[in-house]
Amino acid sequence: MAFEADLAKAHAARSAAELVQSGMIVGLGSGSTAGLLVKRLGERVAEEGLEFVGVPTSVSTAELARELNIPLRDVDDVPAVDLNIDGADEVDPEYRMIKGRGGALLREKLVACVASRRVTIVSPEKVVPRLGIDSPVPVEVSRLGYRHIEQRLRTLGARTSLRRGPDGAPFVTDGGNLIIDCGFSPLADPDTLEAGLKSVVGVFETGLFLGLCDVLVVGRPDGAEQIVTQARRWTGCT
Ligand SMILES: O=C[C@H](O)[C@H](O)[C@H](O)COP(=O)(O)O
Repeated sequence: MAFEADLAKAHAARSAAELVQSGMIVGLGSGSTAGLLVKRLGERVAEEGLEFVGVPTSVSTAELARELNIPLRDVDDVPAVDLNIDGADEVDPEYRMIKGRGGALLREKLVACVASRRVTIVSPEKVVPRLGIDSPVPVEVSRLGYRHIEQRLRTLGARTSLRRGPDGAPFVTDGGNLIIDCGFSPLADPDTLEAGLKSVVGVFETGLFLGLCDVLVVGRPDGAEQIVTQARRWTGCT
């Protein structure tokens, strides 16, 4: 099963990598599926002389891309991003997503928002009838005041859990912040929830990615399907 999911991720990554053309500025997502994408793009650089600039969404993605000789820029050093390719934890029938299991949500959302075209790459089990049944919504918060922020998130109906690393210490994001995972059962209205979470002082970003999927690439053990979503675009980015 794990082998099949890995193969599906690899097919999704490979299919999306073909969308990258020389001259583009490309947002490079984070996580295991995005890692496979970066590796495939590294192969294209080495084998075909593909020339593009990557905008990494995490320290780990930047390290991998550098090893593969992919030139990088920070998001503030590019005028815009032509194409953003990233993974997701869950995608619903309206192409709304939960992201951030790896803790990279803030930078991922920033880069997705400045991209002209956003591509999501997933294995099939990530496509769910409804968001939040299996995955909590990660919320990136200030270290200062995080206990009070957590209380406020509970008043919004969240079952909260401060994310910790393998050593038991609080997990710290690339941006130096904390993550509070927020379980909702059910997650009834993602748009209203997003507005509620963002209204809490000290919340920097949430893992709800709404209107940020223009193309969904679903990998399978034997190939991949690209779906042009025509999803409503998120007004916060346009
Ligand atoms: O912070 C992590 C990102 O949002 C990832 O893109 C997401 O968690 C999916 O990761 P993976 O491809 O490893 O399942």
